[in-house]
Formats: sequence, structure tokens, C-alpha cells
Amino acid sequence: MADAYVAIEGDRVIEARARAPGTARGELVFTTAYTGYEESLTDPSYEEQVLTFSYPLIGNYGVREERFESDRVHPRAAVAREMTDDVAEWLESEGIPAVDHLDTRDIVTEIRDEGAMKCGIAAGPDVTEQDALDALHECKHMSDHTDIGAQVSVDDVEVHNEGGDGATVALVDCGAKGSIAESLVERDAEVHVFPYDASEDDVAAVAPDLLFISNGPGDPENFEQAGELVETYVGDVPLAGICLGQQVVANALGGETEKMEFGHRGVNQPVRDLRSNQVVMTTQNHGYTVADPGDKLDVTQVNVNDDTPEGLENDDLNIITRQYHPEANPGPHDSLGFFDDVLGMAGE
Ligand SMILES: NC(=O)CC[C@H](N)C(=O)O
Repeated sequence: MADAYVAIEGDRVIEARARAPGTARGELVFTTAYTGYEESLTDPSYEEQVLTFSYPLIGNYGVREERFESDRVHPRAAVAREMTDDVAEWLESEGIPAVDHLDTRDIVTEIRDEGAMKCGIAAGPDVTEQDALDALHECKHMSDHTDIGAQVSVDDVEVHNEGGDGATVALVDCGAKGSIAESLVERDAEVHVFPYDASEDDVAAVAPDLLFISNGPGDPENFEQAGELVETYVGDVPLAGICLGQQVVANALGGETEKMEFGHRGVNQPVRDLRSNQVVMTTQNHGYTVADPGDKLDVTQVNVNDDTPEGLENDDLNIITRQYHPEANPGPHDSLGFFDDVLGMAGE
């Protein structure tokens, strides 16, 4: 008999095996990444989501803290065809329900046909189908998590590489992956990590050479204060953004974002640079996209599969943003040059 259940929209219940007990609800999404499960599971952008791995075996090279992107697991639950004990034990120790021994191809097909959807999960010896359905019925739409930034951001300013020789960067932490600050520090920047709701005065106090809006979970329209910083500083200080950062910058400068059907999550998303015509492979995790960049930003890079904007720029105003993850954890490393380019705008 099954000891875990996944309930999806339409009240369909899928039986599974419990690997870490508990009940959870969240937006059901899938990643096609075949490596990088530690990075994905600690990526704050997965907050309030349930992550399904389409690759059938998760955990085959263990669990190492050096690869974590933050100090905790962010998806509300994890779903895999087969999960190793290492991963299951790690998730259990974090209180995150996990299930395997179910047909993840079926789940991925369902999401591709119907779009990312709400789900409820119940795992453990005493759970019932109804527990999973109850969790499903309590699940909110992603955009209704209006204060999601508070769940993932630093509470107080943190400074990395104080006294560094390079640029002073104000990194607005909307749920930043650790490797963004690391990538900047590796290039000698002094990085001030600000809470997602930092004020103009907070940021002004460090006189930044670059304002950088991080990745983060949920709907970019719920990050109004980060948008206000962009409006305040545009033209005076160079601007950079990654993923949610690109979306926030676009919204703040007259553009528009929209929810995608099921998003891009994986490590081999092809992106074409419209200026050089070169294609790079990228790591991605997003469910919203820039539908209209507005009249201040040019689309300079597009996704080869669906033509959605992957890079926005304005050379006169010194703005460069990317929808994918140039910090490249878990890789590929094709687009690390982004960090040199944005620090170049900051005079480095
Ligand atoms: N990785 C991210 O920053 C994700 C951005 C946003 N939450 C989205 O899903 O589109």
C-alpha cells in the first residue's frame, strides 16, 4: 500500500512512496536538470513550490553543503522517480516532505499540458489521500504570496569583502542565490546585501557603483520596493538584474511581466545573443517572463525554444539584466562574463 500521495488540480491523487514525512502544498513545477539537485533544493526562488525532478535518479553524488545556494531547503516538498537515501535523509532533517516511486513522466506531461498547478502532498505511515487533497485545497496561487520577499531575504544588511578593491555593489536580496555575491566578490567587489524592502536612504548610505537586483521567488509584481529603487537610481547608477531582477527592472521602467504556462527550469536552456548571434547554454528557473520590455530596454538575448526575452540592456543608461542564471550554479559556465560586463559598467 502507498504511504504517500500527491494531489493535483482536478483532485487527481497519485500514489507514491514516502521518503521524508509530512504534508505540504505548493505550486507543482518540474526541472529537467540532471545535476544540481543540491543547488536547486537550496535556491530561494523555489519558495512555495513543489519541485519535481524529471531526471529519474536524484542524489547519485551525495549531498555536500559547499554546493548549497542558501542555508535551507526552499521548495515545500520534493518529488522524484527515485531518490537516494542521502537526499531523503537531508530533506527529512530539514522537515521537507519528499516522495518517490511514482511516474514523474506523467506529472511532467500533465504540467506541460495544463501548466504549472497547485498541489498537495502527504507522506508518512499514517497519511491518507484526503490529507493530500486537504493540502491541495489550501494551496494559494503564486501571485497571492504577496509578501514572499520577507520569507527569503536577509533581515539586516550584510557586507561581503569589506574594503575590497573593486566596485561597491548594492545587492538587493529578493531571495538571492549565494553564488551571486560570491561571483561579485571573486571580482573584488565590496558587496552590501540589502533586505528586499530596503529604502532609497539605506542604499544611498553606501554610495553604490552598481545597483543589483537578485533572483527571487514568486511574482515580480510583489517586489514593489525593489522596483522603486530601480526608478530612483536609473540613469544615476548602473543597474543589473538576474531572473526576478530582470523582471523587476522591466516592470519599474515601463515594461510588463506575465506568468508563463510552465516556465523554464533546467540546465540546458539555449539562449541566443541577438548582437553576436552566438548561442549559450544556460541554467534557468523561472515561471514568469517579461511580456513587454517597455521603451527604455532593448531585448538583446532570447530563448531559442520560445523567443522569450533572456537579456535586456540599455547602453546609455548602463543597464544589463538576464532572465537566466549567469552565476552558473550548477553550471553551465558559458555566461559568467555577465559579471565582468556589469562590473565594467560600474567602472571596473
Ligand atoms: N529564479 C528566479 O529569480 C525566478 C523569478 C520569478 N520568481 C519567476 O518564477 O519567474
